[in-house]
Amino acid sequence: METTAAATAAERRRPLFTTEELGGRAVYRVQAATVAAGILLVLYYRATRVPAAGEGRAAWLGMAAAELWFAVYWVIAQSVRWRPFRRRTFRDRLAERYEQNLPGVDIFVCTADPQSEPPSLVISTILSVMAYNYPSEKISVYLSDDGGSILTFYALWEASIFAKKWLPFCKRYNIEPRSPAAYFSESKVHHNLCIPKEWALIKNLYEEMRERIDTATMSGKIPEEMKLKHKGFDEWNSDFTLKNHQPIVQILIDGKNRNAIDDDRNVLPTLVYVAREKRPQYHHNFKAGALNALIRVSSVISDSPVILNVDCDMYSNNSDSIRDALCFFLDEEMGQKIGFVQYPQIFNNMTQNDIYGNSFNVSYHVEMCGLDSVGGCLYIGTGCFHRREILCGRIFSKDYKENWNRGIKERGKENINEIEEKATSLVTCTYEHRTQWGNDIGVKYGFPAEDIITGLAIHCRGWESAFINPKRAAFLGLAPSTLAQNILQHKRWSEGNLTIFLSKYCSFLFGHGKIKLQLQMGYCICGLWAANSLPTLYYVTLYGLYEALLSGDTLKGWWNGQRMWMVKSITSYLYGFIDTIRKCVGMSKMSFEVTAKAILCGMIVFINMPIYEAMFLRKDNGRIPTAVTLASIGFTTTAAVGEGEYGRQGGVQIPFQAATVAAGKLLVLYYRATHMPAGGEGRAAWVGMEAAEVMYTVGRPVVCPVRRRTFKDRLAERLVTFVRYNCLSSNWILVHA
Ligand SMILES: O=c1ccn([C@@H]2O[C@H](COP(=O)(O)OP(=O)(O)O[C@H]3O[C@H](CO)[C@@H](O)[C@H](O)[C@H]3O)[C@@H](O)[C@H]2O)c(=O)[nH]1
Ligand SMILES: [Mn+2]
Repeated sequence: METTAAATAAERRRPLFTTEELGGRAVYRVQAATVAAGILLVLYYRATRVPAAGEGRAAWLGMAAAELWFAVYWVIAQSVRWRPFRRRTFRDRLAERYEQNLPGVDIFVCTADPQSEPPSLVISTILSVMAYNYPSEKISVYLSDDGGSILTFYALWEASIFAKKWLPFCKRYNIEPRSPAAYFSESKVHHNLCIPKEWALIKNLYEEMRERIDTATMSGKIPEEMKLKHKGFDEWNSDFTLKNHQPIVQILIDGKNRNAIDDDRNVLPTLVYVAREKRPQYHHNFKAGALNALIRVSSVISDSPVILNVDCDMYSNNSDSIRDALCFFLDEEMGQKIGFVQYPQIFNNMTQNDIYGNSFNVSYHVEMCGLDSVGGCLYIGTGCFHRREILCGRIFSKDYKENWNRGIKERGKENINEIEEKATSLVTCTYEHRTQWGNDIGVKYGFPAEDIITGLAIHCRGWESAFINPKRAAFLGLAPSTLAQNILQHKRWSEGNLTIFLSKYCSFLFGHGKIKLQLQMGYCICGLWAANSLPTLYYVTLYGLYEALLSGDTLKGWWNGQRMWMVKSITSYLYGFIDTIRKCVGMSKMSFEVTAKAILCGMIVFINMPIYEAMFLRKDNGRIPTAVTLASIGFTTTAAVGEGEYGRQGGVQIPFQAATVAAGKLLVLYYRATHMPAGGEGRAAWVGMEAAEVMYTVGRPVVCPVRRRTFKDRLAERLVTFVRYNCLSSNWILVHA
């Protein structure tokens, strides 16, 4: 008897997760030491050789300042690189000890616009999180619709019906991923596991549903007869607009109702649609406002102690993620301190080599693991499990005991309509007035990066966080698919993080005495992204420019040199390098290749491949509009011709060329005239572009005979420069439009 008790106690002590240090640290530290020595030498050099006034001292000091900045930033970045952690969980132990007492989990999904976030995509995410490998009666899914769209509501209603088939199917065959869209797009792999007939049946049902939803989305309205099928549709009366509507809470599946069962007679998860009230005179605080609304709505419906939040494009790719996260919270020894568990944000729509640099591999493999080792990884807005209590402002205390049974109870006398009514009253525009919501309670308002600041506040209240990056990605989502969107996203992030850094929430001030110095530094890695731009710009511009001017170059000559330097680096120098090595190892004999010919143009064309792809091959959103492509070609030809040798001599343009140029010019002007942005959204720049183009159009003489010589290499070179210029400017306009 006693031995069994002792064995159970020992069993209890076996942790639910482990923490391992990442390997290779010794090598890293040696390397870091050499970098540090290098940095010190550079700074020493700057300090001891300041030139006399009038001989470039100002530029020198500027360089020194930029280098000092880089040095400081490098030190900051070391805070997370010294001892990164990796976490592993033991779901089997969790099941052994807690299977009968697992806590409830509320899952929040946010959507904001049925056009850019199509309802069929949103419900695939919803279905994937409803189908977690977890007791359904303990899952409640809430969709916040900031688009206040009947289309999204309709899609969710469809999903609530399809779930009755989809959930049993997922569980019977233990399929992954459980987003129907993702699953059926990989279907060939899984087909054989299931009874083919059943598989085909589910696939058809899914495709029909998707078709109905997409048709409704396309036409912007739903079939009249649908509206009779649920009382929720009545909310959308004729006064209803996106920015001006009453609050809506509709419980589509009430998991506590015994009749809410799937086709295998198992309980279904609760499913709730929420559109908080919107009025033009009240600020809605974007996603932060949506999440806070959901925290309150869920508190009267399911009130689970754990909350997962995901963006609507981030479907669950791993049905065990809830269990992995709970291994942290429920660990008897270490779980007490952990306030949230963050999964990485991984994208599944990246081009093969990720031309926009969207992946955060380094952030996830190094920085987040490093932050984890110094007190807590960041909260990054999606794929994160929180304790409800920490979102509601609780300060960590050793004596606090979480009530994991919270919310798991039979409902009292209240009927579902009363609950909906109560929940609705919590998401009005004025509910938060004169309260701490958005401040000490809930997700914080007033910052474009609401996630980072909220995470920081949680850390400063004494909680730690854990970062987990399982082999099978927990969530997969969509990265920006065009350069313009990518730039816009990074602008919001870098702006959001710098705003935090410059506010009273700067991690050094706000975190002082509350979190470790390394964590304070860790928060600055992203906090200073935006600020890095200035020294970088100064450095790259001035360094070379200063040297070039001193050596007698002209400004334009320096500019050309810059371009050539880049080209040479990856052509001549690379080949030179390879050949030298080949000679060293005896693979080739010395030779003298004659210069000139065409290597260069080909290379320029080659390195700009993504631009040509965007112009001629791509079919997705990243495609450069045909009008812009044609305009660029026309534009470039004009310039090449205009500036070419015969331009100076007054050459004759052959009719064909003249015609293409004219067509190009007309297209440019047409495009400019018809796509004029609104005032304040980049119109001035647009008009400037237009003026320049008009000048190109009218300012070129189309006259005179004499000899004609062309420079095809210049044409190609300018083509590239101008195409690039046009891409940049059109993107600039898109970003500001
Ligand atoms: O008024 C709004 C605006 C956005 N969203 C939702 O917020 C999520 C993120 O918006 P998105 O436009 O996809 O921005 P991303 O840059 O992809 O978002 C990243 O960065 C945000 C902070 O800037 C985090 O909140 C996100 O979780 C993180 O994925 C989406 O589900 C939106 O539907 C709302 O619910 N209401
Ligand atoms: Mn997104």
